[in-house]
Amino acid sequence: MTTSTQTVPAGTGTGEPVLRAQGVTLRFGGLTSLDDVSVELRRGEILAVIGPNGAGKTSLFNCLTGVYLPQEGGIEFQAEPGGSWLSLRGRKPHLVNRAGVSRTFQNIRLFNALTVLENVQIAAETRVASGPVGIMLGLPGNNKAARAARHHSREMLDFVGLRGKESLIASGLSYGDQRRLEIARALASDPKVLLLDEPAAGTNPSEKLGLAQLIQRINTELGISILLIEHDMRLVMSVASRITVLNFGKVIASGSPAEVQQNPAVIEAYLGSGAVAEESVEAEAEAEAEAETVTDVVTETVTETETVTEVDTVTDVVTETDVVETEAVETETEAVETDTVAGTDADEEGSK
Ligand SMILES: Nc1ncnc2c1ncn2[C@@H]1O[C@H](COP(=O)(O)OP(=O)(O)OP(=O)(O)O)[C@@H](O)[C@H]1O
Repeated sequence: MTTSTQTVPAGTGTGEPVLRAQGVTLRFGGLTSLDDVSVELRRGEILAVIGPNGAGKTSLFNCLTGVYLPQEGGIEFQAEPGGSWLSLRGRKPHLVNRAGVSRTFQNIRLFNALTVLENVQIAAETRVASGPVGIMLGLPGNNKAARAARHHSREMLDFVGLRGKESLIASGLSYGDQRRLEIARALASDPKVLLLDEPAAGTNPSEKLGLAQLIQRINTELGISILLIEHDMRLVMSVASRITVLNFGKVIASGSPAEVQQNPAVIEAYLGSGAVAEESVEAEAEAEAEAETVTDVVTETVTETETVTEVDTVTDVVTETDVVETEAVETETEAVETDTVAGTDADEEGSK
């Protein structure tokens, strides 16, 4: 496997940054979605970004991957240790991906009518200079590239546990397998950094466990640094080496899982969020009795949200083509009109 070199110790990182956002501020009209946010992902680590609903987590991912252009702040990526730093701010999403930063989405985005293998192959073909179109047109030298992309796609499908399901239609997969397929597709472009946006949303407990193991293997066996948004605190605590907490667009805490769990500002942010208030009295009493840490409280409150997410996600199909085109246009628009963010994807994210 081309990407199987373990370059760093499991999950802990080297201490050197690989991706950093500094002073990022993102506004939508009068709403400040991110307020002077600085986050640093260290090479080889798993960093979780948590926070109540609407805290700005997905907005941060969208800034890091070129979907949104923040009004202020810098975003930089260093592909190789000691190499030059590349500014990702204002870079189009597909160029961010080509630079080595890949992502999955909160709402699964697959080519539902294509096979499992084809879904990954399209992403793998972006590594070829002439891209999927060059391969489709049969341009010189592309047959070999197409074979290599197919081989690499199979490797990634094996890696995520989808061996034997290559020729199934993507929409026929179980929900947990669709999440795995999304991850395989994100891995197909050989990223240095992987951003996972709620990979366990809508999955059942055993699928969650499997996903936690997969995230750890991506980190340790492929040597990929991971930024993880996840509401399931058990999963977060089991895989993350550090956690950054957002609330109302601001970083309110950053540290080890143990430090963050005991941080009064974090406890306040979660206890003060609507999620807890919306729980039934019985569930709340149970949570109080059983939950000694913010972890448990959050895990309890997220269950309902995930059920809703699952329904939304299964019915809300967005093709990759739509995504790439919309995002590219959106970035261009934003580059000119820095105060206005509009477009299908923005609307979709905003209307969650
Ligand atoms: N395109 C947009 N237009 C307007 N407002 C937006 C847009 N995208 C995000 N927002 C707003 O920015 C804030 C942060 O949203 P974001 O989706 O980043 O939060 P989040 O922490 O990811 O929430 P969740 O956990 O529910 O996914 C919210 O108030 C949201 O409504």
